[in-house]
Amino acid sequence: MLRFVKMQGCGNDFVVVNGIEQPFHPTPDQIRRLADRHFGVGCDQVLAVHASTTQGIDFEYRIYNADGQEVGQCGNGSRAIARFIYDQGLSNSVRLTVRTRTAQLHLERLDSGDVRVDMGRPSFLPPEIPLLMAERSAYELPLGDLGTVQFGVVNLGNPHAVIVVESVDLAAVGAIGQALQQRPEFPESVNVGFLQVVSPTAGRLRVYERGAGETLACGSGACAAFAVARRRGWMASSATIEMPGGPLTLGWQDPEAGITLGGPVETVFSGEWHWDG
Ligand SMILES: N[C@@H](CCC[C@H](N)C(=O)O)C(=O)O
Repeated sequence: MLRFVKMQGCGNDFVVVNGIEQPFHPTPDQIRRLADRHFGVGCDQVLAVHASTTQGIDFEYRIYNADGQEVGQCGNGSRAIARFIYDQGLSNSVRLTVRTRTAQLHLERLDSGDVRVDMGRPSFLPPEIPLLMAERSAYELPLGDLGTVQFGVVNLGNPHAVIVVESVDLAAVGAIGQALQQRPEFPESVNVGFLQVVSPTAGRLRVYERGAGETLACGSGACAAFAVARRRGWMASSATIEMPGGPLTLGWQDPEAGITLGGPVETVFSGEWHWDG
């Protein structure tokens, strides 16, 4: 029996597990069954909070995509984890530091009750994405019948490619997303964002996530799109990015500082799942 809480942030939905009060070391197959929308609970990602033994780190935070793979970053998930930590009475500190497999995140509870996360500094360097191409300001790859796509790349603890489009409504998100993910130039696959810049403070974004397909929102994807747009001078230091599931707020005041991500997050229900039921 596994106790869990179902949460969502702008429709990016999670099964969240307290790995401190119950053992949780899932196999990829168990994650896939839990995340299945017909045979399981259903979610884009499974998240788990564990105790930390490292000074300066309040909690360890594990992230599993719906396909069963553990990954290193989930921006919306980190905001859900903070809310979960407060709701479960694990801490009431306004500021929390959590560590994932690849990133350290600083979370802050705002007066409104929302949680803002400092996602750290983005990296644009190909080896850090990882992307097996020489460094340049914009990249290009042929995708067969889909034509050639131009994109920027960012790592925020996980890999992102960002394609700037005229209209997100017309973008071939699934087809291009899948094709780019399969390119050998991305040895760890990639999350693919389609960004429409509306104004210096507003954008629209759809993301085809690695291990989950198109989601209603992607926090690290929003940060990645904002980072690419900001670097090219198209966006101001604060902006709102509208995703199919709702708006996320982004800030990046100083290139040496981290990108901040804010937005709503809520608990939907809690339950018990029968691993072998
Ligand atoms: N939804 C997430 C990102 C989850 C992980 C991603 N699919 C990956 O494989 O890196 C977010 O809000 O950042």
